[in-house]
Amino acid sequence: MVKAVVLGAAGGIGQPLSLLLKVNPQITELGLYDIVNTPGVAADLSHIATPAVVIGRLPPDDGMQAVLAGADLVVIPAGVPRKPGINGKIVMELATGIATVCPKAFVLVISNPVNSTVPIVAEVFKKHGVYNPKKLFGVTTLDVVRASTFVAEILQKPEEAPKVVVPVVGGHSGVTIVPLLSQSTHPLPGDLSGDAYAALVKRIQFGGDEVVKAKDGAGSATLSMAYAGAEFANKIIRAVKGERGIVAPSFVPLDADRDGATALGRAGVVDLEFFSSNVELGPEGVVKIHSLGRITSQEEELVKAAIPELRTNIKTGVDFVRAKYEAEEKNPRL
Ligand SMILES: NC(=O)C1=CN([C@@H]2O[C@H](COP(=O)(O)OP(=O)(O)OC[C@H]3O[C@@H](n4cnc5c(N)ncnc54)[C@H](O)[C@@H]3O)[C@@H](O)[C@H]2O)C=CC1
Ligand SMILES: O=C([O-])CC(=O)C(=O)O
Repeated sequence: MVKAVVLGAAGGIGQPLSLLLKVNPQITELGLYDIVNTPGVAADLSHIATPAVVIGRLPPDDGMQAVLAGADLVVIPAGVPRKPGINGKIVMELATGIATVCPKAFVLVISNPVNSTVPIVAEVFKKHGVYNPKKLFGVTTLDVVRASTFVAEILQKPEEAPKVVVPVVGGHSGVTIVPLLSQSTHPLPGDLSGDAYAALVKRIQFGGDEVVKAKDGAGSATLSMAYAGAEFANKIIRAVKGERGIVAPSFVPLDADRDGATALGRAGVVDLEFFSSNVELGPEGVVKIHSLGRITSQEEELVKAAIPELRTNIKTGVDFVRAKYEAEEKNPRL
């Protein structure tokens, strides 16, 4: 029995993600919450002949609480694309709901900026005394999916795309996205250096911009993100069901695995509370955070360039929540 919940289920990502979760045969209950349209989305999906029983609720009458009750896994794609300030408030509100109703659930954060929204969720959970760093994940899978696709494209082997695995570490925005192309399961041609290498790294780091530009005012990546989110959720579910050795990159709190954090520190990842690296998953969440392995000097430079921005992004998230709580303490009516 697995209950999955999508918060922001009526949106551009929320709807296709909910569809993919509905067709996942492991999921037996699917809860959909949004401030608009969830009853319709739920009614529509409920006609699909797969095991998951679907409910959809709106804010009045404790809609979020009803949806979250008994959740094993909560995915959060709520928010507005490319409006970080607004999303902080939304994510804080949703994290408060999770902390109150289903504090033991796995939480998968998609809402941007992931480098700040994951720390926001952590701070809310700490405030409620329910923080478990092993079950909190920032979803960076789209970067991994893009890296697989673009490498297969360069190799002129699109049919190999699903099998190409490239670890992508760091965070989920611009220069904080660090593809470790030297560890690709499908080596790149020897002549991919200089400008061609830089262009590939840049394409992975700024893949989101490519979609925003092509959509020409109609938002950012939704369908590829829904695919990526469903893939990552499925990995979590497989691990919960007891499958061993599942490893995937995710932006996680480094206190989920102190030894892993120490090893990352030796690899130059210092003074960060969160980082995306290959994470081994188990029934209780993070089993091990892998370090970076052997990387090239070019990749070392990319990691170095990512760290200051990550540090700033993480601090922005933490400060946002702390300032809100401080203001509330001073004026409880807020
Ligand atoms: N992690 C990643 O790789 C990616 C993250 N994103 C991010 O995902 C988020 C969602 O993107 P889209 O689906 O394209 O946006 P969208 O605007 O199409 O959908 C967002 C949904 O959130 C809902 N929402 C707003 N406030 C809410 C609240 N308080 N409670 C519940 N639901 C609420 C809206 O009603 C809407 O249905 C954005 O922050 C975007 O930047 C997008 C692509 C990739
Ligand atoms: O770029 C954006 O705004 C959405 C996003 O995170 C991505 O596509 O990777």
